[in-house]
Amino acid sequence: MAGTSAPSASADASANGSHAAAEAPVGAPTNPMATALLTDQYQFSMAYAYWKAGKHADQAVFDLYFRKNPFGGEFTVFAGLEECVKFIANFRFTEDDISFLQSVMPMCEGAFFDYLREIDCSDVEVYAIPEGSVVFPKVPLIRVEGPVAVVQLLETPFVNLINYASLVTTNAARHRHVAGKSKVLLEFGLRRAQGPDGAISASKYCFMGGFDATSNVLAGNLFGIPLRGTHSHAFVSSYMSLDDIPDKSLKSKDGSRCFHLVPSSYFKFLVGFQVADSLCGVFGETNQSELAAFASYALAFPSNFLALDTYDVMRSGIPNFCAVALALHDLGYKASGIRLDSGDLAYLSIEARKVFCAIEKDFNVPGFGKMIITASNDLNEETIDALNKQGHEVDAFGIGTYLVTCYSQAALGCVFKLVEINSKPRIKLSEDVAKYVSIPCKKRCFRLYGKEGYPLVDIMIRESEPTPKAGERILCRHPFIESKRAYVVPQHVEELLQCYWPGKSNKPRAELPSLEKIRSRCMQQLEKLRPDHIRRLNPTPYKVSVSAKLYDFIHYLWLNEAPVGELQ
Ligand SMILES: Nc1ncnc2c1ncn2[C@@H]1O[C@H](COP(=O)(O)OP(=O)(O)OP(=O)(O)O)[C@@H](O)[C@H]1O
Ligand SMILES: O=P(O)(O)OC[C@H]1O[C@H](OP(=O)(O)OP(=O)(O)O)[C@H](O)[C@@H]1O
Ligand SMILES: O=C(O)c1cccnc1
Ligand SMILES: [Mg+2]
Repeated sequence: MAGTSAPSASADASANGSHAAAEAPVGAPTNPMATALLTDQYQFSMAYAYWKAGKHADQAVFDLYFRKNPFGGEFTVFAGLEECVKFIANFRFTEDDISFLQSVMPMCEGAFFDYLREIDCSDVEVYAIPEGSVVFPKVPLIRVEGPVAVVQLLETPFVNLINYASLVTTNAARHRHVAGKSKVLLEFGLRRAQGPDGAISASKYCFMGGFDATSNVLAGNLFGIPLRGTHSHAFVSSYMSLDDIPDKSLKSKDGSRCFHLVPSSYFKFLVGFQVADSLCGVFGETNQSELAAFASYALAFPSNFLALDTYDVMRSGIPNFCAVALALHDLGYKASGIRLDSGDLAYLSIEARKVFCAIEKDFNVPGFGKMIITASNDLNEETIDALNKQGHEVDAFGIGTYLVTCYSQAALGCVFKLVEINSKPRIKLSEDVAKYVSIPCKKRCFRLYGKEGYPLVDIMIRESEPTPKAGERILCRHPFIESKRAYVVPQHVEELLQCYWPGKSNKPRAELPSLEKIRSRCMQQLEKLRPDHIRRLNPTPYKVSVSAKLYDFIHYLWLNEAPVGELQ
């Protein structure tokens, strides 16, 4: 390592073998706090001990994986890879970092800090499953190879960058699944997320998981995510009456006329609702301050008018909205819709739709019945599922707290385990076999597809084994349970781990796709999955297996490492 210069954000390609020069440079992590000091102290303690023992350059292989799918489901979406690659592309210690480390580790010899000054990730290789892929427990999402002291320092930031990203992407994908493809999903979580980084990550990864847009303006700027929003109750309640709007003039959409939208422009419609055939008796008096707020919003956004119910949805919000929408219609504008933010969203959306359809008919306004109904208010997978079961007329869901805080599961529980050192496979044992025994060896991982095009099973094999081939029968074994095994003749075989950081090897670096492309990958992968793996109630577990050779080796190593007890 000594003598290699640390890669910088823009010039990292030079540290990256001959292919890298032709490849796009990797930028900096989104969060400037993602630096080499963003790790647990024990990583430095271990690095020092490795260094003292002269072991720091031993070649280690670590796997990053998780043990259990989140949210009671049977799938996970892998996210956060791009940030990991950016992290290692920029990994090095500044003089300030070194001074700080010296101050908190005064017991360490000075030469250790000279060693830290020199290190970067030019000797590290990173293999990973493409971001946005559907993934399963135990299969390595990322394999990191390199000098043990350096790779150990990467453990904490890598797990940090993958854990929440994958959790919230999966949460978003689950919300998309329950809402259905045709609904618009808006992420409204900024105010409730775990700080600025939680919010920015949530916006990015909810989009990746299938949301259509965010209310988070910075996320729109950073990632190009479409921005969407309505208005708040405060906006509505800040108006007292139509007198609050000094200039009520509005040009018709074609620019030919200019109108003053005075109270009578609205009242004629409000009175009209009372006598209209299909609305007879539905509406009485409405809240005038709400009417003023809606009118003001319409004057500001005549082509994008929408209204938030604030006082009483059916008695006030809907008639006020319709009166303003019809006044706009007289001037050639088409209103957008309403947001329901309280009460029974199934009932209210159905009632609102009835009114819109009745107005379309009675007032002869084509398209009025298709007004967009957005719903919000503490929504989550369960409430959307309940709304679906009851029947509703909601077109778009605005979801905040439950989505971005991953309310029903706090963490994914990713781990980073040593599987090989100096070409010697290593295993971590545990009392709880299926959960905690790690799968040793540097492995290759494949997804085997069946006749119907669905993935059947993921299989891990030893590096030295032949690649599984389409049409060739292969024995897939449960890693720990002897009796669970099956022959598979795959129709198609997909290698999962690709090289994202080749270190000093000459391997080409896999591209880091755009957020849009990753999002498409995620949606396509979920569509390709057998529906029983993604259903909400009692989903079928997807099979994760090892080859017969790897099975034998795991069990040989297990017996070798587990001490034999003595009973007395
Ligand atoms: N039809 C429905 N089925 C199941 N859950 C619903 C339905 N409609 C709304 N919900 C959910 O029920 C909860 C209602 O919240 P809450 O009891 O606070 O009422 P609210 O309408 O917000 O009242 P308020 O406006 O007085 O604060 C929300 O989480 C909302 O998403
Ligand atoms: O999924 P959610 O967390 O509900 O996110 C969206 C909510 O955030 C806003 O209101 P806020 O909660 O700030 O105030 P309110 O509930 O008093 O309207 C908005 O009106 C939604 O209700
Ligand atoms: O634009 C909205 O309607 C919005 C944004 C954030 C939170 N709640 C609602
Ligand atoms: Mg709320």
